Order: sequence, then structure tokens, then C-alpha cells
Amino acid sequence: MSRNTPPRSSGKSGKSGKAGKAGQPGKVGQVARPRWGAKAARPAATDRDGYTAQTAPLAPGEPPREPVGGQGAGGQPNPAPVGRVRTGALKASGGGAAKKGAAKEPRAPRAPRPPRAARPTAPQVPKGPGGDPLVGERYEVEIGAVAHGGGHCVARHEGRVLFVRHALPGERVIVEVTEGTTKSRFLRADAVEILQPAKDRIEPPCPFSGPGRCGGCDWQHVSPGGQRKLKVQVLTEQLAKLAGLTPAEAGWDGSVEPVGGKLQAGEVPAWRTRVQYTVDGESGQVGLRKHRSHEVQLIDRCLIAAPGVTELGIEARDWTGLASVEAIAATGSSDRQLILRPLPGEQLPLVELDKPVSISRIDEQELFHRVHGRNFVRERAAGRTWRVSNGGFWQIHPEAPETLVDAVLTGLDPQWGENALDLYCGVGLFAGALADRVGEDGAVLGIESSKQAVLDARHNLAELENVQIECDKVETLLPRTGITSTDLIVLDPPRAGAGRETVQHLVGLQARRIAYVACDPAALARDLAYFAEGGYRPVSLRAFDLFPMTHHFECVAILEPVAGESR
Ligand SMILES: C[S@@+](CC[C@H](N)C(=O)[O-])C[C@H]1O[C@@H](n2cnc3c(N)ncnc32)[C@H](O)[C@@H]1O
Repeated sequence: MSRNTPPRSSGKSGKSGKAGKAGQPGKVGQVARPRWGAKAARPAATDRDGYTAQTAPLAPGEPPREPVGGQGAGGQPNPAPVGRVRTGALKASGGGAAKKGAAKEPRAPRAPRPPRAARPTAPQVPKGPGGDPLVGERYEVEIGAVAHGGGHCVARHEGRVLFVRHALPGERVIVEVTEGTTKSRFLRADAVEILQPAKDRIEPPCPFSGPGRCGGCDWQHVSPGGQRKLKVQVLTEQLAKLAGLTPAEAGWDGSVEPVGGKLQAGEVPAWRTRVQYTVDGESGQVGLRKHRSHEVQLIDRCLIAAPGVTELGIEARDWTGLASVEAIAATGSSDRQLILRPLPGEQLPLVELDKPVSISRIDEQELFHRVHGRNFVRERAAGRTWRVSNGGFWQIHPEAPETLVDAVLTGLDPQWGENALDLYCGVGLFAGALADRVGEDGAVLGIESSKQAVLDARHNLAELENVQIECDKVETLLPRTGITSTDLIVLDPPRAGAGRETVQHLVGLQARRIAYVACDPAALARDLAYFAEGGYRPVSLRAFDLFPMTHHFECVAILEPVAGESR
């Protein structure tokens, strides 16, 4: 059996000493060196897909820019942020059209806010079917099963399917249609009156949740245990429907594990270390977007925001001139970062905070500018400090990195001298953990498409000679590496999953074990079906409630080749 170990770095610098030429296939046992353009990369993203409207490519020669490694001019580290931060009079560059996510129109002159309707709706009638709008219609219905994604349950009215939010299975409710027409295949609706409540229903602790209000949480009206039950139902259904697996066949004990201790009904965990606030164009106050809407629900506090975010007091300030404010509170360090997005043509306003905080801004070309302090935060997890720059991807729940690393290592049981792949590796979390376990006789190759994340990963794992990080899409780079086998694989793909082609390539590498980290149960189940076609089956599956109060959760599946299966 031919066995190409992932190449080792020279250990001297850069971790790419053995890479091939730019854009050319690497030799066997080597990894093709990705095309490192002169143009700096758009930094990694805040979501699993590696991009959001809040992060953007850096342009060549763009001022003001902090060199990689958090060093200022002359190679000196940037001064630590000071307690009182004042920035101002920085003109937002460019004058083009607003990007997605930014307010569409220039800020109107400040005027007293008109009174809002009791339940403002942003009717979004689906395009295509035509017909008479049904928005605002009310029906009495019985709520059926929870559906995958969106935090809604399924109901029927006169034969038509309704996706209902703010409801629970088994309840009898009055719903109000929020989207759809007489010709729509299905309607969207909110439960606005609960006639027969389910036993897991609670009084929502957050005053901003509910029909037509903040879209950040889906299940404020559900007890913590009830939320996990809903997640269990979603995962069970997706495994059955898309992978043809029962929980037992998937190696799953049928639970979604609470993280950070069990909560009582009404208790809200403050887990969100990154919060993306939208600025209300009229008042300059921040809020959160309503569900499937660009409308802003003003808030004076987000209950699921981590203390490090809440203490910044974002909600109490006037952010006139900005489209959005992203707040990041690192775990295990005191680093706090604000990423500001000015409205087109607006000055960056004066920002005064009593807490030490770094400030960056994103311009209309989606370019990232350091304004004050660092352009990165330092996160602590799995025995290391992780630099995460420009709002790039990092798990949001403070206990997520440790929880997932532990599940991956327990499942894979890496042995000294083994070779491993960390696919979609971000800033190198799993690569670092694997490298410690396979030791200097083993090797780890990380692949990640975000250039900024790759720079961070190389920085974070610089002292590990058995790790190499390469930048490209997994589906593009992996076939070019010439690697024909490996012992272990971790893959943590974006929400869409890895897909059939990538899975087919992975099963050909004859790994002893594969750890699949998934944030979308449907994508996981689809990919498990592709793995099954290639002779791999899950031997264990764990699900973690890493996004309490929302419908999201994270899974770690461990796969092994079916005994005797020839691929
Ligand atoms: C869910 S994150 C996982 C990051 C890392 N494993 C962690 O836990 O911090 C997914 C990562 O995949 C990257 N990504 C998205 N599509 C990719 C692709 N086609 N090839 C390689 N990386 C990709 C994103 O930039 C992001 O960093």
C-alpha cells in the first residue's frame, strides 16, 4: 500500500518549506503550494462558511493595517488597548452602493422616531407563486413535529403546510401568517395565541423575544430540557430521512448533551461571545434583526450575550453613522474587539468606552482596517493561545473548543506516530490537538480556504514541527496533494457539509478513523450516507447543545471502515 505521509515542515519558518510551486500540483507526498497572491486575503469569517458580510479581503497597501502577528511599526507589538477609547473623524472610504447587510439608504436627518406599530411586520411574500397575500390571516391549528432549521414546527390548515415559530409540538394555537399567498406551497406563521400549551413551554425570559420581535433566539419560550428534546427530534429525523440510520445504528445515545451545566427553566446561559448588533438608522441605537427581516428590534440587553460582551455597554450608546457593530469577547484573555461598519459615506463616529477594547472597521469594499489596539483577539483553549484575526471563525460558545476537541480526541484516540488531516481547519484548533497526540513521529496537515485563518493557524502552531497548514479549498487541494492514505481525518466543514465528491475522496484515503464535526444535522446525515457508500459507518455520534435558546447544535460523529469492506 502506498502511503504518503503529510509532509513535515522544515520547522524553520512558515511551515511550507516542502510545498510545490504556486498553482502547480505538488509531487507525491507534497502539498501543492497555494497561490499566494500579492493581494491580501479577505479574512476568515464569523460563521461556519468562512464568510459573512462583516469580514472582507484586505487590499494591497491598504492603510491603516496591522502587520501579521499583531506587530506595529518597527516590529513592536501594538500597544494594549487603553481603558478609555476615543476614535473619530475617520472617513469611511468609498462612496459606492451599500453592501449586503449595510443599510440601503443614507441616514436620514435625525428626527423624533415615529411610533411603531404594535406588531410591525415586514411581509415578505415569496416571489413566484402570485396569488392573494395571506399575511395577517389568523387560523387555529394543532402544532405538529419540529422541523429542521429555522426553529419552527409544522402545522396544517386546510391542507396547506404552515411553518410556525414560537410554538411547540402538540400545542393548539392561533397562528398569524407572516409570509405567503393563496398560491404558495407553504406559509410561514407565528403562534400569537396559545390555546393549549405544551408542558415544556415557559414564560420567555427575554422581553424582546416573541412573534415579530428579535430573531436571534428561536426557543426562549421553551425550557432548557425541552429545547434539547426538540434538537433530539431534529437529529433523529435527519438521520432517518437522509442517512437511513436509527440512533443506535449511528452509535448515538439519543441525547443532546448540555454544555456548561444543566439549567433550570427560566435560566438563560450567557454564552454568546460574539454578537452582531445592527444599528437602527433612525435612533442610532443598536438592536438585533428580526426573523427573516432587515428590521431591527431595539434591545437594552441580550440575555445570551457573554458577560464580556454585555459589560461593553454597546446597547447604551449612540452609534449614529454606523450600519453595524460586532462585539467579540475572547475567552481566557481580556481581549475585547469591536468591528464597526460605517454607513456609506459616513464618518466613523467617536467611540468612547470605559473598557479596554480594540476597534476595527470594515469599509464599503469589505476591507478591514485596524483603528485602535489589535486586529485580533487571543482565545485560550486546549492548552494553547489562539490568535483569531479580523473577526475570523472561532466557536462562539466559550466551552465549545474544549468540548469539541475532547470529543474528537476521545473518538479518534490518536496514536504516537500517526498521520492526520485537519480539513476546514480554521485557525488550527484540531490540528494543534492532534499534533500533540501524534508527536514528532507523526504529522498533521491542515487545509483551510481563508487566507487570514491560515496565517493565524501558522502563527498559532508555529512551534509544532509536525504541523503544516495549507491554504485552498479542501476539494481543490486535497486531490492535488498526492496523499493516498492517512491514519486519521478530522473534518469540520461549513454548514453545507463536505459533499459527495469530497467524501468519496476521503474514503479512498483508508483512514483508521474519521471525526466529522457538524453544525447542521441535515448536512451531516447527507454526508454520512455518502460515507456509507464508501464503506464507512458511524461508530459513535454525540450531539452538544452549544447554541442554547436557538435551534442550532453541534455534532461529532466518529466513523470507521466497515470490517471487510473493500473500497
Ligand atoms: C466550521 S469552521 C471550522 C474551523 C475550525 N475547525 C475550528 O473549529 O475553529 C469551517 C472553516 O472552513 C473554512 N472553509 C469553508 N469552506 C471551505 C473549503 N471549501 N475548503 C477549505 N476550508 C473551507 C472556513 O473558512 C472556516 O474556517
